[in-house]
Amino acid sequence: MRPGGAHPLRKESTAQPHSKPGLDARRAAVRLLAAVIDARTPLDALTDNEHGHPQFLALSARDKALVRAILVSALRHRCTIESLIRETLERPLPEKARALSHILHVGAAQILFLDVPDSAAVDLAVAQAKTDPRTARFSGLVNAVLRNLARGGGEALPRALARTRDAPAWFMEHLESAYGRETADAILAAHRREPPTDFTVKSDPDGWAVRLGGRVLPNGSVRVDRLPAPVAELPGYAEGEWWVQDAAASLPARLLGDVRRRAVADLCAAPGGKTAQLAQAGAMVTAVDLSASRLQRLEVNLNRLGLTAQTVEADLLAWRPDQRFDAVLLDAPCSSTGTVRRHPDVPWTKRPEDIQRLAELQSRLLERALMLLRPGGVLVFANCSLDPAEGEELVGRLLAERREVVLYPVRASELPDAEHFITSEGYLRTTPAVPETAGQLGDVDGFFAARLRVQE
Ligand SMILES: C[S@@+](CC[C@H](N)C(=O)[O-])C[C@H]1O[C@@H](n2cnc3c(N)ncnc32)[C@H](O)[C@@H]1O
Repeated sequence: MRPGGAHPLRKESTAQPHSKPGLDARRAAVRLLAAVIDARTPLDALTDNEHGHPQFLALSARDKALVRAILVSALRHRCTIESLIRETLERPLPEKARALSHILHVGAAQILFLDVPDSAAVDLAVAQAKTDPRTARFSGLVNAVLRNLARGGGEALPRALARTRDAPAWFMEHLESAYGRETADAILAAHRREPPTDFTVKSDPDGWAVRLGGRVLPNGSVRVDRLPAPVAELPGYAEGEWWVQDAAASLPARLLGDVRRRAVADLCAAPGGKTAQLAQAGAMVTAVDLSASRLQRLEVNLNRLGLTAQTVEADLLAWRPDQRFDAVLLDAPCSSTGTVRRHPDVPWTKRPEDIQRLAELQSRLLERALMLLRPGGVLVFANCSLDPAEGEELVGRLLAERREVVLYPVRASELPDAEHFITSEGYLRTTPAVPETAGQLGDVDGFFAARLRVQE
């Protein structure tokens, strides 16, 4: 017996000495899918190149990319895949057959959405089922279900996509109650698509659009639909000419107006997309974040870009600086439901209780942030949530309770390139439901921003 009494067949965390080519990657994919679905662990944490899951870290770079691609597809289309698996079964799988369900989902994601030969996806899923005592007796079922999907996939898939909404029930309900059925459906449809990559460029957007093989968006960002190489290998990365930032994420910092030579506090700043924007616009930025490792990433990013900011590692709730600021940007920690296109695990790892908990934290952070404004200063509260509980409702409540805090509405003339994202109240509200068309900013992440002042 090994330490801990584990049977060798049950050992899941290391490469198997005689395993079939490709089997370790599928084992890792199943293990990580279980961690996301059953333990609600964020995919980014599991696939982090330094601190990720040991089974993921043991893989080659190529297999890591494959595992990520499998998981992104499996999560992005989780309900569609589930519906197709159910169609091929006489009875639904028992709720506790988790390992079996994850093997089927990983196999199905490859067959339906990836450029992996069907035979390899089926054989490796069957081999994995056979070597796991929890699933060994179901290896015939795995074979039958996946072969069935491989045979019928071409026709069955479009039908399943048309009848299925790819999100957990609570998430669909929140979207529908906030935006109505039509917009909720458009958001869910956007969540199924691979999003483009947007770059904020320091200068010469036209030139960078040519060099990066993209196009200039109405807000001046450069958009590339499919990256030809990893970001760090693209032209201009080493020279610090641009940073990756969704076009919607670049809008809140602009609401602070002309920040040249102004003292600006960027609160909850890491990894520093908005710090870079403010520093580039000439502000004297103090960037505050709770996380030492994330703040370190911010510093590395600013160094690469040749930009400077004073960095402070602190809990905003306890931070008592000597100075007050002309302007404050609070990009608060949130449910991140506006970034599901890039993080398809979010609806599966978050719960409605998390939205409430985060909204309460955001209210407390916002109260603190308001105290850091000098008289006459301006504060922008922003986050990448689609949920009004973290946006319109939270700010609405603050305005009702604190008469001296007033909304400083965003005007169309300030953001002519994003006028359609300004609400009648003067909030900024973006969603991925709006398509990109010539001259109209669209196909962006979900963001909320409100601009506030404190009256004397
Ligand atoms: C949405 S991210 C910020 C993204 C960043 N503004 C950007 O544009 O790159 C939220 C950040 O808030 C930080 N954070 C969470 N709670 C905090 C607190 N109590 N005080 C300071 N920072 C906090 C997290 O470490 C995280 O880096």
